[in-house]
Amino acid sequence: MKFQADVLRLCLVTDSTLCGERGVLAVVEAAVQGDVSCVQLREKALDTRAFVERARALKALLEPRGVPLVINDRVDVALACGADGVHVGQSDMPPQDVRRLMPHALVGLSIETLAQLPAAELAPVDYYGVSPVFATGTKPDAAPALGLDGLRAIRARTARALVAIGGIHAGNAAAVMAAGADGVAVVSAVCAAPDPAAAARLLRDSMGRAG
Ligand SMILES: Cc1ncc(COP(=O)(O)OP(=O)(O)O)c(N)n1
Ligand SMILES: Cc1nc(C(=O)O)sc1CCOP(=O)(O)O
Ligand SMILES: [Mg+2]
Repeated sequence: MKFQADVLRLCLVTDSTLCGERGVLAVVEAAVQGDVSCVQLREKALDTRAFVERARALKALLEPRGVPLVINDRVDVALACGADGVHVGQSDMPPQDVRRLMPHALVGLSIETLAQLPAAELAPVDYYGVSPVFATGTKPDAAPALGLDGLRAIRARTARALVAIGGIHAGNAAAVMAAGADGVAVVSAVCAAPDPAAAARLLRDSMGRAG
């Protein structure tokens, strides 16, 4: 993998509703000032053309700043905009196909239960999204929360990088890292914050520096 080890440390996953009138691009720009290490563009309602347009604009914003762009779910959109990676879940395109289509990309796969791990270990991915660690209102169809014990159990059974997601904020991010995560992914803690740059900075500081 050509990506730096700490690229997954603080991932912003976008939500255009929570970004509100400020818009996704402005919120992402502020979050990058607050030192997010990676951005995942997650669009569940846009049509394909609008998704590609937003992805291209985001790529143009992030590339000069050295921040990788990951596209949620859609390999076609990732290819069209020249994204650095793709994140897929258990019902999305199989990771083997993602890897074949994007051999050099950063590929993430969601893990919602310990039972999903054996098959995941055979998949050609770079990291697991451990999801959700805590209850979240941001994704209504999220699986039951794993808790820190669930995260620890997955940590004990894989050497792969783990990005924890779901209900994470500056008040619990350090505990998530202590439970074995290599990084955290957040939506509302940054997208819904009045000052996304300050919110991202607070998260970074609360997690401590990479060891
Ligand atoms: C880092 C990270 N982890 C998990 C997810 C969830 O992906 P998925 O299960 O495909 O659900 P949707 O995001 O598509 O609703 C994620 N996006 N990012
Ligand atoms: C995008 C996403 N995926 C999840 C999963 O469990 O798979 S939870 C989630 C949203 C997390 O939002 P917040 O940081 O606001 O809790
Ligand atoms: Mg998905």
